[in-house]
Amino acid sequence: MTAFFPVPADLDPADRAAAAPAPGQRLPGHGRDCYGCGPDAPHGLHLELFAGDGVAVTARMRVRPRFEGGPGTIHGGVLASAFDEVMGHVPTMCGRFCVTGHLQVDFAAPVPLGVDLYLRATALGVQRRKVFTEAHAWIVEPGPDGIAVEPGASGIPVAAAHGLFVQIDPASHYGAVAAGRRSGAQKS
Ligand SMILES: CCCCCCCCCCCCCCCC(=O)SCCNC(=O)CCNC(=O)[C@H](O)C(C)(C)COP(=O)(O)OP(=O)(O)OC[C@H]1O[C@@H](n2cnc3c(N)ncnc32)[C@H](O)[C@@H]1OP(=O)(O)O
Repeated sequence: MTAFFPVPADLDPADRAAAAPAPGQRLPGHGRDCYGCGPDAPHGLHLELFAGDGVAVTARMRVRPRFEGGPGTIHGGVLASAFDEVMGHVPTMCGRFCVTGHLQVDFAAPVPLGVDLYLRATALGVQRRKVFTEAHAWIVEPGPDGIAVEPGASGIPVAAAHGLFVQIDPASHYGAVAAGRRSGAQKS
């Protein structure tokens, strides 16, 4: 899979925050109505997110019929949203809250409806407020006993992504959005 994503040569390492959840621990998500991770979003992805080792984050996702793009296959934008969500949680493992500045996806193979996807995202490094991330997605294959096994990093990924996430102060960032709405500056 070829990717064209400029990564600065002088990145600082992304350090795991002392308070980061232990590897394997389910992450709570950040909003019940979030399109990516919210359990109450009726049309959402319903991603299940877990802390990985280091600053990694993993996720499971069922490719539901409503995610169709081409006949019988996932819509590319849906997969991009899943990558956005799982990579967006990586900065939290470093104790930072970020929004997406840049998102890039490479699609390597069609993903049929009905399968489960396993995603893994990690940080390439940080530079000032910027967190550079990469992620891969694999189809979860049934094991010999019929129980699904997570492919980890061993199988061939069906897609890969890179992201640039920019650290923000949630109160001022979302406060400014809300203030704009109240003044009528951002109607529909
Ligand atoms: C409520 C609390 C809950 C907490 C619970 C925690 C759980 C948390 C999980 C979240 C998981 C969410 C997963 C979905 C995440 C979304 O989908 S977020 C939604 C989509 N993104 C947005 O809406 C962001 C919209 N954009 C913006 O608000 C602003 O452009 C930004 C990104 C904040 C940057 O603006 P700014 O703060 O003025 O910063 P700026 O000085 O322009 O840029 C800072 C640096 O980033 C660089 N940069 C900025 N944009 C770019 C770009 N596109 N390309 C390259 N470089 C860029 C700049 O060059 C600069 O670099 P340096 O000068 O340091 O070298």
